[in-house]
Amino acid sequence: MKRVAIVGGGVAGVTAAYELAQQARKGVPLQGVLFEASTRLGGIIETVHEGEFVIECGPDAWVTEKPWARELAEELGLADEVMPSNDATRKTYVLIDKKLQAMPDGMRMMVPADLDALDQSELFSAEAKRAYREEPGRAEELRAAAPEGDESVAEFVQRHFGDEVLEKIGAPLLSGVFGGDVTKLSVQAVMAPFVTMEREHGSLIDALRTRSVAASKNSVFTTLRSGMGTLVDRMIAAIPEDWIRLSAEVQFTSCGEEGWLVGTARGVERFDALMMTAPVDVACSLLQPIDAEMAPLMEMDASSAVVVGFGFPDAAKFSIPTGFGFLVPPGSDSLLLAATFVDQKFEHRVPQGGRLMRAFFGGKAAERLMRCGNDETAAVARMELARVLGPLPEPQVTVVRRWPRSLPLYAVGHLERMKKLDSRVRAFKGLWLLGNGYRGVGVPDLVRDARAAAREIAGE
Ligand SMILES: Cc1c2[nH]c(c1CCC(=O)O)Cc1[nH]c(c(CCC(=O)O)c1C)Cc1[nH]c(c(CCC(=O)O)c1C)Cc1[nH]c(c(C)c1CCC(=O)O)C2
Repeated sequence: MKRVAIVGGGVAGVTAAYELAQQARKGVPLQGVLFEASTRLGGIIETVHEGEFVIECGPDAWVTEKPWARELAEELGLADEVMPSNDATRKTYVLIDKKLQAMPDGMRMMVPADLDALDQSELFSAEAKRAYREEPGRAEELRAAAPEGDESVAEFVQRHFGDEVLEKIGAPLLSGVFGGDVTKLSVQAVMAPFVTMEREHGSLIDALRTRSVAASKNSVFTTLRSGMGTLVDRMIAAIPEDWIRLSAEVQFTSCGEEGWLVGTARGVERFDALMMTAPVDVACSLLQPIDAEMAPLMEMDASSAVVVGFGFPDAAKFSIPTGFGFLVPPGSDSLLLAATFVDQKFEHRVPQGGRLMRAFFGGKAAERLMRCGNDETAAVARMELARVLGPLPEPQVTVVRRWPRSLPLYAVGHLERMKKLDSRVRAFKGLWLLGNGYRGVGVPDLVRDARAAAREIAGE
């Protein structure tokens, strides 16, 4: 019987335990033990149901283009629950000069697939529009200028489209997906397809034009009708109960002749494999004594998020623009990072006639709010939303969540560092590093890697 320790009960850890349990059910002689420091599983996936309000405390969806979360949902019998975002009303706004300005239609991140739609846009000055129009003509120059190695997202976007595009949509889009500073984020790690386009075509706009035939009609986001929490709940239901240890903080791990040792306050256990899925900081300190060279490769910045959900019973009492929500560029006088108009993004999230909004704080604002109570945090969120949207009525439901250092920042050189980390990890038999610090930040990436690792362990 092969014994596998899974350290960390977030999305990656639960998925790994689920996949091992599936393999055991198929007859592979496996036993997993899932160690979770807190009192609940799921990590930052958490859905709160209050009356008919479905309030996501963490991710509200996955990116449709990545198939792995959907495949898992279907396998878990949730095919009927899989639900697209309402892309007929999809619009994302950016807060510029205290006003919400719509991002033009047909954008792939900061690259327009349709230059004519750009002309209608009030978001950009004539100068920025000119920079866009001129980019295809600079293809040769841009291809020649493409660096061999990695660079920051800021350098990359600036080279193609200039400062205004970087500031108005580059920076806010990246902070709405990767939570970080565009001058530090690695373009190779977070915008890989665009790096390839630059190498092949020079011009990103030209590259998109040749691909646009294949552009999918699918919605951008996919979720589950009853919330993302259902994905975790279904997996947990398929994991043997005696595999799960809650309130079981792992205090040390070590590796010796006879395998892996994992120590908690309740004692030390021996395992044949160790799936380390804890947050990067925790993983780093647990692995430091095992391999001093691994730890420095795992040192990375991470951003914290504070999420506040507000449910209102009567949407008619105030109006908001049509769309999914808005992003706030760095340097704005708003404390917000972003906000989602949940009832417009998804069906079935509110009682009839209700409205649901989520406010996000990141960076310094999140660090400060991390130390405030729920009431104060909610008051700040409501005030900041009101500064953008106009006066808001008293919410019927308020949910506050803090996710400290929840989103690791893939800095310039990330892929190179991960290659080195990978070769260190491979030097240890039965060790796996999983989670959002390494090979992707989205739920689908975590699901893909955790399942692949569990299958490999089972197949060995
Ligand atoms: C602030 C923030 C959000 N979401 C996120 C943050 C970062 C802060 C943090 O968690 O610490 C994180 C995020 N957002 C997204 C992912 C998944 C990325 C992936 O799977 O590759 C992740 C990890 C998808 C997304 N998130 C967003 C995009 C861009 C969508 C577009 O092109 O319009 C993507 C791919 C934009 C976004 N993102 C957010 C809002 C309110 C919006 C705009 C409106 C909305 O849709 O709700 C919230």
